[in-house]
Amino acid sequence: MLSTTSSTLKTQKKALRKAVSSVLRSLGSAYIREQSSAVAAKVLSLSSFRQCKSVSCYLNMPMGELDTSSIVKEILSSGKTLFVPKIDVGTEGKMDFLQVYDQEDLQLLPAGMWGIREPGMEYNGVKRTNALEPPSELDMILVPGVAFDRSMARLGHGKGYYDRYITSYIATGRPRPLLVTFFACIVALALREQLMDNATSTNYLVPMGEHDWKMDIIVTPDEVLHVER
Ligand SMILES: Nc1nc2c(c(=O)[nH]1)N(C=O)[C@@H](CNc1ccc(C(=O)N[C@@H](CCC(=O)O)C(=O)O)cc1)CN2
Ligand SMILES: Nc1ncnc2c1ncn2[C@@H]1O[C@H](COP(=O)(O)OP(=O)(O)OP(=O)(O)O)[C@@H](O)[C@H]1O
Repeated sequence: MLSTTSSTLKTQKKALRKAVSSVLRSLGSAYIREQSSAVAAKVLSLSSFRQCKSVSCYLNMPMGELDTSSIVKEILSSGKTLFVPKIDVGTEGKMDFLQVYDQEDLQLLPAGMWGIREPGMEYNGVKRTNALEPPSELDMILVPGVAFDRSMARLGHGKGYYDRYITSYIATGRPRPLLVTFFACIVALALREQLMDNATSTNYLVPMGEHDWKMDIIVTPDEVLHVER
C-alpha cells in the first residue's frame, strides 16, 4: 500500500493488534488446546513440512498463542534440525535462531522475556549452531503472529523481529525459507467482523509496510491457505 504513510500504518497495526490480542487473551485454555492440536495435525501433514530438514519453530508464550509443543517434539523425533528464537537483548529488534539438539535440551530451556523459553548461547559448553551463519540452512520458518488475512499478510507483536530476520537471512544469499504461520480460527472470524466495521478503500485487512514479508502457508484449524512461489 504505497499511499499509506508509515505513521498511519503504525496506528492501524497497533489498533488491530490491540483488538485481536484482547480476543486471544480471552480464549480459555481448553479451547486453545483444541485449536492447537487441530492446527498441529495440519502442519505435520503438510508435504513441505514432511520434506524439510531444517525448521525454525517458536516456543509459545504461556498465554494467547497456539501451543507449538507437539510440532516441536515431532521436529526433533523425526530427525529434522530444530532452531528456536533467541532475542538479542543488545541489538534493537534483532533475534537469532539457535539450534536445540534433543528433548532433554528442550525441556531444560529457561523462560526469558514474556515467559518465552529461550536457549542460552552455549549447550554443554559448546556454542550452539546459529541458523544465520552458513553452512546452516533453514528450509522452513514457523512464524508466530497475531493476525493474518487472505492476501497472506501477517501482523506480529510489533517489534519487527521476524521481518528483520527474514531480510537478514536472505541477504546472506541463501534461498528464502518457506514461511508458515498458524492461527486459531476464531481470531480470523473476529478479524473479518472487524474488517467490515472498518472497511475503507483498502483491500488489506492486515496493513502491510515495505518491510513486511508475506507468508507462503497459513494454517488454521479449519483450512490451509497456500500461495505458489
Ligand atoms: N512464542 C514467541 N516467541 C517469540 C516471538 C513471538 O511472537 N512468540 N517473537 C516474535 O517476534 C519474538 C519475541 N517478540 C515479542 C515481541 C513482543 C511481545 C509482546 O508481548 N509485546 C507487547 C505486547 C504486544 C501484544 O499485545 O501483542 C509487550 O511488550 O507487552 C512478545 C514477543 C521472538 N520469540
Ligand atoms: N527489515 C526491517 N528493517 C528495518 N526495520 C524493520 C524491518 N522490519 C520491520 N522493521 C520495523 O520494525 C517495527 C515493527 O514492525 P512491524 O509492526 O511490522 O512488526 P511485526 O511484524 O508486527 O512484529 P514481529 O515481526 O516482531 O512479529 C516497525 O517500525 C518496522 O518499520
